[in-house]
Amino acid sequence: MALRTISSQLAAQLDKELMGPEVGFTLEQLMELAGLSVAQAVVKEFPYSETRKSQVLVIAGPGNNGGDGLVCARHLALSGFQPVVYYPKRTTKTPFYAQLVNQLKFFKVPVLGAGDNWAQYLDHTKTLCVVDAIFGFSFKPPVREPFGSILQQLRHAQQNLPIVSVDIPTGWDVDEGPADSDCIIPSVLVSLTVPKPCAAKIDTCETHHYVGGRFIPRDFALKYGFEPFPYENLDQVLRLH
Ligand SMILES: NC(=O)C1=CN([C@@H]2O[C@H](COP(=O)(O)OP(=O)(O)OC[C@H]3O[C@@H](n4cnc5c(N)ncnc54)[C@H](OP(=O)(O)O)[C@@H]3O)[C@@H](O)[C@H]2O)[C@@H](O)CC1
Ligand SMILES: [K+]
Repeated sequence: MALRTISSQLAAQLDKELMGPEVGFTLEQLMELAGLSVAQAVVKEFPYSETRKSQVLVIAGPGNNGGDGLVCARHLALSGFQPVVYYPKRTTKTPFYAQLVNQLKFFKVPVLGAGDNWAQYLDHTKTLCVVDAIFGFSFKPPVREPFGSILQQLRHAQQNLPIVSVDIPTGWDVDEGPADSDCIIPSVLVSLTVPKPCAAKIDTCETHHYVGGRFIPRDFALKYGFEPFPYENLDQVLRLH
């Protein structure tokens, strides 16, 4: 079956409508479900076991994609994993992000900032995977620092260390896909609500694809031009391939 996708522009419009006066979701609600979805995809891909490594590096960017990563880290901690968060550029536009960081501290999850030695966690003998929550559907190339250097280090690490990308593989053009051969290649992509066109450019031999962010009714999906996804039971993610 053809992959159902919507453009970055339509995704932003859908987001706005969900949080508009008629529907009335808050960003906090949607982000909680989005982060929970990503955590569930990690658990499905790398089931927790007492005898294997359980450290997960979550890299959070400055926007809502980063917020999804902060929520995901909390759910991973609840599921027995040992997340470490690298959050180099923090926004003060709303107090909500600082609250998410406080919740991580409450769960004893380390939150590293600019200047901290985050790259030590790229050691694949100790870390199970990296959650790429750097940029989502509002990314506009070219990438600015410090994120260019972070992506370069992820590219080097990805041979041995799987990357789980939230919504968009960071650095990819949301509608066109990977801009050049230097882009990261995630092992797992978790599209939120509905895949964006770049998801059609993944190589399905290299990248497992999930959809998550299960927060819209059937008629709303159809209005935005896609068939709803057949999630099972209360699952927050559905593996597409
Ligand atoms: N309904 C859904 O599906 C839901 C989706 N959700 C999630 O929200 C995500 C979209 O979030 P978003 O709109 O906040 O944008 P996002 O992609 O995080 O990036 C914006 C930030 O990046 C920055 N920035 C941009 N380009 C840059 C560059 N080249 N180099 C450096 N920086 C750059 C930009 O900075 P600015 O340009 O403003 O200075 C700004 O700070 C979406 O993908 C999904 O994960 C859920 O949380 C809720 C429900
Ligand atoms: K991402």
